[in-house]
Amino acid sequence: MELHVVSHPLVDHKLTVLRDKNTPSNTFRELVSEIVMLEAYEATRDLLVEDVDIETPVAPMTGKRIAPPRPMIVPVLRAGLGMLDGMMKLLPTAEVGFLGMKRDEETLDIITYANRLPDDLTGRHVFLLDPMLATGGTLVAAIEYLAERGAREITCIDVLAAPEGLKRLETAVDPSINVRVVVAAVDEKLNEKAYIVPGLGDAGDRLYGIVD
Ligand SMILES: O=P(O)(O)OC[C@H]1O[C@H](OP(=O)(O)OP(=O)(O)O)[C@H](O)[C@@H]1O
Ligand SMILES: O=c1cc[nH]c(=O)[nH]1
Ligand SMILES: [Mg+2]
Repeated sequence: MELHVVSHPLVDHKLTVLRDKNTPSNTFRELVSEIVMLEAYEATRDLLVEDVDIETPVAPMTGKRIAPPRPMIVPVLRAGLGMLDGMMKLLPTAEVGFLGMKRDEETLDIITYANRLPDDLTGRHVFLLDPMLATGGTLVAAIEYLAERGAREITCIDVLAAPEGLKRLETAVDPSINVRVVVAAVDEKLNEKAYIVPGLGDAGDRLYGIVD
């Protein structure tokens, strides 16, 4: 597993406002979208390109374009949905699949309640979106789900990660799967309720309100 922590003054500034408990939901949503765009610049660095012949108004030339097959963006509902708009702005030709997963806050078991993905992901570069990598349970389950469908190139874009979750990812994921993790920051630890410290609280609740 390859870890990339995006270190940039814009990301650091936006992240501080995002973490602040007094930041309202509308600002929180905008910041998540802006942060994912900055992260996406790094996260898409390995995308394969191919040559394409075009003509500018001045002369013919050979340019580059993203090579087929189309990349796949997969937000993990709910909180990952907050990252979808920003990611699609940078990768407008990608396809989008959905995975609904929820962490049982008592047992920390992962409940998969929805999926809308192609059966065959062979050869596709998948960008998995979820702002929080806490214990890593959700991300490991999501990666296994994608790998069962043939995905071998998986880039996870998270806003925050805990060291415990990164360690779990490192040991739990099949090494034949090429997993990259791009985060805006790695925080200190998890608390007794498996929340990231200092973190930003429950990302889904801050984006969309408290449902349960
Ligand atoms: O690394 P883990 O310990 O598995 O925790 C991280 C997961 O928890 C949050 O989702 P949550 O279960 O709260 O669902 P939600 O997005 O619907 O709020 C978050 O968006 C991750 O998916
Ligand atoms: O800190 C955390 C941990 C899991 N899920 C969240 O939304 N926040
Ligand atoms: Mg939540």
